[in-house]
Amino acid sequence: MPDTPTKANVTWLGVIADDYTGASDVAGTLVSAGMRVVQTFGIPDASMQLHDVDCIVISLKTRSVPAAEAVEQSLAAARALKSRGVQQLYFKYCSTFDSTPEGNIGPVADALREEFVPAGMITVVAPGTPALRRTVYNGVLFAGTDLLQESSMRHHPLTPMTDSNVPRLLQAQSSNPVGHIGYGAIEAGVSAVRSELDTLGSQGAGYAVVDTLNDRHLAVLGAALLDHPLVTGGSGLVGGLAATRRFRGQPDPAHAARPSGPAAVVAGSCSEMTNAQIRAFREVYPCFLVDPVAIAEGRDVVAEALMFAKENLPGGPILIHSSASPEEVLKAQTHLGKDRAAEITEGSLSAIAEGLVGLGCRQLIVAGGETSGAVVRRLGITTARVGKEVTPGVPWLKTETDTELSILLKSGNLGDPRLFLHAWDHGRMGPRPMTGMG
Ligand SMILES: Nc1ncnc2c1ncn2[C@@H]1O[C@H](COP(=O)(O)OP(=O)(O)O)[C@@H](O)[C@H]1O
Ligand SMILES: O=C(O)[C@@H](O)C(=O)COP(=O)(O)O
Repeated sequence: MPDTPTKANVTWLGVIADDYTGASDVAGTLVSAGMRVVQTFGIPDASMQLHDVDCIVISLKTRSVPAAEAVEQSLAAARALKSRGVQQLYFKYCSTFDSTPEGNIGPVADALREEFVPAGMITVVAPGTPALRRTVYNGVLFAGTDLLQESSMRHHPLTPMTDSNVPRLLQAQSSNPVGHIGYGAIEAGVSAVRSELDTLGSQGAGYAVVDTLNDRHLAVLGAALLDHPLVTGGSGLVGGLAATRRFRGQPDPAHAARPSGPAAVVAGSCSEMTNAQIRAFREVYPCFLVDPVAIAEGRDVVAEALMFAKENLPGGPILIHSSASPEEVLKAQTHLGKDRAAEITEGSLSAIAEGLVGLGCRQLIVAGGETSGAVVRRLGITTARVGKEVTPGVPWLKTETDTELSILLKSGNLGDPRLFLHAWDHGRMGPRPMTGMG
């Protein structure tokens, strides 16, 4: 069967993800497509053994850093992946295109193109991820039924999204002309997509934003992009690319690894879904609020949170959060400045996470991309085997550390409101449910 290769020691895909939860999302999608995946946090050392994997996902924390830093780290990650022989590079950003007019999606994509894409070849831009209810129609990004600019993403603490037009958003960040391929060409199939890509490329475009309304569109795109050295997008198109590989082989033993033991959530995400998940959890289990303003005023909130944890961890899952409403976040940012508020919050939550592991926590959910970056770094985790998704984009990870720690990095808006109640001791699951931001 020529189109059904058996698993070989070839790592076909190398992903550079701009935040840690986004990396988990893409890694979970690949596992659901039957791939063996290793997720690294930061760039893996050349000496790090990464055998028997189909895909390597490198998690970076580059979504909100200055553009030059994001470029430098992303290039270093791409070089590390190429030196391990990966066949195709994928730059993963958020399905809601989280960025500012300065970047970082455009500058990073430009730099990757310059080094890894032959002159004249166009690069696809596909944030749409229908499994998460993010779709692109005529170049316009929707979150559920809302225009991106009218969704809760307009209140994001670091990258508020106030425009929904993807070509316009990207053009503000890149000097390469940005074109668009509508869903009509994608419905027409692989040859029509290839011909549109060639036409746009010959007209001088560097990028083609593609409409993506459903998984069928992603499968067509995946097949059309097999020989592209660089693809960019959300986790959706990764599923399309993986579908074209159709490996058959042994499931990754990490799938069978069940998280177990004392359980806690640490949340720094202020997204609408995370706030809803906290409200649902609070009705059943104890919660502790971390207030960045109180910390700045000198209160030892970390010690208080760990005292709370010591009393409550033996009784069931607990939750410690700085997550707050848009009004409360604005108040803290006005008082402390946006960067300082984030720095204080991320620093405290990561110290609390470290304390929780010290107290015996063995199943840890971290909510928020930036927050996950800070926590994983503080815990010194460098790699993890990716297990099954609890819900689309949200897999448990088995960390490769001395402590038997399972960690779940939850993107701000992913999951349903009861996720923090049902994610524990996650074992076998049925078919992928369709959930995400409304
Ligand atoms: N109460 C708060 N006030 C101000 N900023 C906060 C507060 N709580 C969290 N933050 C910051 O908001 C940002 C949320 O981003 P992130 O963790 O990526 O969440 P998401 O995945 O929802 O985008 C982080 O930098 C976090 O430190
Ligand atoms: O594409 C997505 O929606 C996610 O993979 C993602 O990147 C979310 O980022 P955060 O909301 O910052 O966790």
